[in-house]
Amino acid sequence: MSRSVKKLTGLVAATFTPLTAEGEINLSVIGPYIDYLIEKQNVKSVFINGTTGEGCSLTVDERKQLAAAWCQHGKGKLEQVIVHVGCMSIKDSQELARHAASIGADGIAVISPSFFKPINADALRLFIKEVSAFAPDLPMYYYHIPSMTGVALDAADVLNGIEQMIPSFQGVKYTGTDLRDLGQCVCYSQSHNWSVMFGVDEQLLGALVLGVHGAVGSTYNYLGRIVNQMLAAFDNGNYMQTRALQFEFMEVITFAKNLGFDVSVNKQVMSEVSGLAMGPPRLPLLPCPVSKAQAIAQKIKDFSQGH
Ligand SMILES: CC(=O)N[C@H](C=O)[C@@H](O)[C@H](O)[C@H](O)CO
Ligand SMILES: CC(=O)C(=O)O
Repeated sequence: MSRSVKKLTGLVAATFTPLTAEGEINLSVIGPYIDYLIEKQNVKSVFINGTTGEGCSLTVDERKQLAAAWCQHGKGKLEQVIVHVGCMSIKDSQELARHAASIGADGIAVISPSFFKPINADALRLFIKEVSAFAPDLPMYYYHIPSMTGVALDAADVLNGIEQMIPSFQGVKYTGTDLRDLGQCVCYSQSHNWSVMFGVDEQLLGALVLGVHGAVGSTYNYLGRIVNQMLAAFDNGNYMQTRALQFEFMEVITFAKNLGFDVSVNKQVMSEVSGLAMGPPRLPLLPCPVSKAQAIAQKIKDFSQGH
């Protein structure tokens, strides 16, 4: 890689994709969205067009427009804009990788294709290599999310030896609950100075103990300020306070899960808490009843007010 890498650490918001009532991408929200994250949540990096951003439901052209808008509005404000480029067709992912490099993104990430799945870690490593070849100067992160892709290969197996194939490889976003596999990813990453970013927000404390470098998640859009307090307490060795905050956070997520908590509900919750108009989700996700989102948003506001 030709330039020095800014290590990805701390909290990263996995952003929602604002849509108009008619279901078109709404780029006018992105500027205010960035200001909200920085000013209200103390979150300075974003992961765009991922799960929360309904990336796989967007066209390649929409994804390019969104990535360009995030980079343009984030310039001089955001620390890092990581663009998720995962698609079913490797050609589309390559095009998005090349585009991300051309607009000054700070890194790219890719999930495994999930219709035709890689049969083993070798196949997945080869796929990641052929995508990063179109943006050789951009840090590449493997996005491990077996609950969505159905690809349950150990992430640690995917990492093993990948530095020899992909000089720009920089780490993993780990959205899974296998702490053995996660720990092995952290252990392997140490000697390469990679970042392991955790993606199950309500279980972050378990991952912090194993040494992850940060977290990428949907809830940091509206609970980033409090989770930043939790990270500070952890860094100060105040485990009682860290645990107390994690327990309160868990209670909010449990409440949401009991009502049914998916990207559609989450998106409406973001609109309610932030006041920004995220708009509806895209089919096959169905719009969430406002009363449900309001009940969850109220819990979040109560939690926020307490801290
Ligand atoms: C499956 C999924 O979308 N996971 C997200 C990140 O990867 C998380 O941020 C969750 O939305 C969050 O942990 C709430 O369950
Ligand atoms: C949650 C997450 O990391 C994503 O939206 O991709």
